Amino acid sequence: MYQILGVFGLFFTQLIHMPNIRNFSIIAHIDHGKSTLADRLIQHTGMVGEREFRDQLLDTMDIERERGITIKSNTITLPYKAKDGEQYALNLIDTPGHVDFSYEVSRALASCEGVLLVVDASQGVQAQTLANLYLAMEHDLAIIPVINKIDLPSADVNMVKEQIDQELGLDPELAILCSAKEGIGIEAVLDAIVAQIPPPQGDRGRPLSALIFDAYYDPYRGVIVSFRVFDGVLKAGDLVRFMFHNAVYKVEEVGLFRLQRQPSPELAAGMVGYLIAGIKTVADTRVGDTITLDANPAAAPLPGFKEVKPVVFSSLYPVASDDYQSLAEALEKYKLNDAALVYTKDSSAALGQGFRCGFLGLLHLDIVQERLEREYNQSLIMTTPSVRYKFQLTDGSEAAIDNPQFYPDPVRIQKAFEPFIRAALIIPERYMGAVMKLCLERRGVNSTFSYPSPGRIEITIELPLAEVVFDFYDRLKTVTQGYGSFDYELIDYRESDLVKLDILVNSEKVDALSTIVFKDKAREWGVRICDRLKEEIPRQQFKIAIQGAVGGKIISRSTISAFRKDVTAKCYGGDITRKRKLLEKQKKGKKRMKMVGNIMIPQSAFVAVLRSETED
Ligand SMILES: Nc1nc2c(ncn2[C@@H]2O[C@H](COP(=O)(O)OP(=O)(O)OP(=O)(O)O)[C@@H](O)[C@H]2O)c(=O)[nH]1
Repeated sequence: MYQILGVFGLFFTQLIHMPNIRNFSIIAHIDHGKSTLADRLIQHTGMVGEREFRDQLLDTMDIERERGITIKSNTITLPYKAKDGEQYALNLIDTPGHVDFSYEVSRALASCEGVLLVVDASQGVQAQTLANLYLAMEHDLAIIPVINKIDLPSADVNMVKEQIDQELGLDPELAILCSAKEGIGIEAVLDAIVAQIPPPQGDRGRPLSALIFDAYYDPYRGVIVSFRVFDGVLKAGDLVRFMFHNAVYKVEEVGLFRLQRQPSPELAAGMVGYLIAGIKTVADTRVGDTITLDANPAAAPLPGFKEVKPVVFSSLYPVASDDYQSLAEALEKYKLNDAALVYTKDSSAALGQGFRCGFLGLLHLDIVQERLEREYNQSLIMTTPSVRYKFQLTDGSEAAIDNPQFYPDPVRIQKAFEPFIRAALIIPERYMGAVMKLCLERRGVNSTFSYPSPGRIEITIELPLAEVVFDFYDRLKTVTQGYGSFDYELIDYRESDLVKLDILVNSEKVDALSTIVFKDKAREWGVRICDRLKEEIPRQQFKIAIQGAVGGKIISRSTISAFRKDVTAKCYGGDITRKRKLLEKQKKGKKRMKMVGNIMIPQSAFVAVLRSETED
């Protein structure tokens, strides 16, 4: 059971026994400091010098750095010499905190034996702390509580210890006090990883079985697969088989994740790393699949991951119809790196050919759109998002509809059902009134309350999913001044009174803007959408009427008055370069618009209609 690693220095190759490997993840509520702690661990183990260091080392995507959030989990092997004088390989898998990305977390955890559960010393245990703890427990992992941000003046270590004891059921005395920002307690964290997280189990002598937990497409090298070896050994030159599709490839390179990929002679049981095998057929690689050796295959694949259940659906269309094929290829490559995205073909009268996609939430939808545009140069239109409804029809059949285009003829609907969730909200007691008001406005029912620790209240309440996915979290943050936290699970479908709300622009129905809504809220939604569209659609040379209609009856309207937009009017004096620049800018703006009938609708309008006013 030896693992040969070229990790510890450029020319230095050292044998690492499996007992000296630790696979761990950092989990926490959003913003409690996972990425900062990961940075410190990387720095402390001498992986980067002062000069190369930058914040959020593992957040490699531009979007992650700009937004300050982790979207993708990332892996790195840290060399660490522990107090016992032994050399260890610590494989860190960094994970995202937002509820929309919990699927990434659960996949990362399947490759670990333990976690650091980070809790902010001033905010204490939050809904996502609990949700992540449960995920770690489901995977039977060792859990090390870490109280971070102890440098903050508002830090209350005793309060957090009490919460760790009462709300998490963990031993508060084992909690490590730390400030990732100031570099306090980092050594203690590393020692605890070595002492408390068990080494991986597995057998180097058995047939190879390795679990794919991530992948991405590199235009030069093909698919780069991230995996954890459970049994056996994998070397460059081996013929491997991806068990799901029975696809066989010759391995060109295996290696470890350091700040860059580092080739290694082999990867054996217990280790985490990557392989490159000139894979150009993207569909052969599936996250959750098992890799084995073609010559000596494992008897059965590893259990893999739970199916993802998308909760929000929206269609993606290329702005220019000829880009459909390019979008199809981009989606296939993109999906490699985001297993939570699901999609099928779709078409719309207004927008042409495209794809119907399922997302884990609105943030996920946002990120997919932005990554497709940035990383794959796509120019996209996204339709109004919707949840999935169910209908019992008069002929006895059932229909599950997530695309308002396919809303059944109302005379054929016997019963309609909408998805419900059970939400857990943790808030300071003083916001109770405001939060309950919000929940009741959103048709919340069956609330129960508990008091996990002094001054805090946990509300469990059932709500229609459609009332929650769009802007509930933002509203909760607003009414609790940032102190409220929230987590949810889908529970069931319940009978409801639904209607289809159509939007007409200059009397022409725009199918991509239709939504399915709760009947009693149809007018409110109609007014809201008409108002939002009025803000989003630029004035044109003629008057534009926007109307909301249910079953042919107009329930709301707004009008955009005519306007002749001559952007060069300001350029008196005849500065031709300036004039050209302005026209160029206007052209760029148009690229993000879609002609619907004779109206230009900007890309942002389709999604904007459901966002809360507070976001603007
Ligand atoms: N004062 C103080 N601030 C900290 C500490 N650790 C992290 N922060 C700050 O807290 C904020 C969030 O930190 P991140 O490391 O990005 O949090 P995260 O948990 O990785 O966030 P997500 O990846 O988006 O879930 C940043 O502004 C950090 O600078 C700490 O020990 N002390």
